[in-house]
Amino acid sequence: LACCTQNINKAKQQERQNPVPVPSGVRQSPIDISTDDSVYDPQLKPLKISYDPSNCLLLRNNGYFFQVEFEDSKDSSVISSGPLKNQYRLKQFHFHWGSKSDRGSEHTVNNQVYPAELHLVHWNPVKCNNSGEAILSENGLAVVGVFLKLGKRHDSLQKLVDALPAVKHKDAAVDFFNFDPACMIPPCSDYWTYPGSLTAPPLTECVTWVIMKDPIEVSPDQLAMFRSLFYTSVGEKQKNMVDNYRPVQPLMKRTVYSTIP
Ligand SMILES: O=C1NC(=O)[C@@H](c2ccccc2)S1
Ligand SMILES: [Zn+2]
Repeated sequence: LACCTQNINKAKQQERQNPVPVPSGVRQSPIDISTDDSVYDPQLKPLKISYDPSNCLLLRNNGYFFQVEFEDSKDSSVISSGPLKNQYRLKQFHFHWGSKSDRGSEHTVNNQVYPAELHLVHWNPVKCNNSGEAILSENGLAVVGVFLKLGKRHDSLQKLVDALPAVKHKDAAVDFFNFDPACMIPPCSDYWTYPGSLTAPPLTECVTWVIMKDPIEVSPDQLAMFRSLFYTSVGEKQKNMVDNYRPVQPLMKRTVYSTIP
């Protein structure tokens, strides 16, 4: 009971600090990015990305997707510039993918779907004390999205793929060290950006999205390993972890800005 009271007090305190942008539905994610309707903003600079592989800690199956978690007590793995007013710290990255390669990404481009999408989730330490607060705070999070397409094997991703069998079931977690997520950022710095939300519960409208224009390539075998994971815990009836993407949501009154003239 004590912890529950404590949590209620904490939530109240948080509410006072940051009005919770409950999913009012005006800025939900993901969206279809219509390139013709996006607005070129010549003031938009390339995103500055600086990750320290030694911050990489753990690979976990959380029952929705698998995620790689980072040490985020210092400003050592950060992004800045681009559409961001502050520096944001990397907390975790994860993927969304389909049961077949004709689905899987959350965002689409001119209604084109990719077989998977990487999300690098960062939080704003200037406005928030931790990532938990950030999901309750306006622009508390900055998520970088990278599309995955089928093609040649992604050599540096293989280290992650090789670790997946150790986290087949929900709540499994293993040490995962010295991985540099910058290896999954495409060489072309062009992106689209728009104000949106988490794409999984609590769906709060706290995210500045930065979607890289170019996809990265992974091999069919690498993607097949994603699909070998389970939503379910050990001992439960096994359910393959596939199609863990949210459908696109209405753009409403939002504008998607782009670095592409
Ligand atoms: O980038 C995102 N992908 C998701 O599934 C959303 C989410 C929701 C809660 C925690 C972490 C991520 S936000
Ligand atoms: Zn995601």
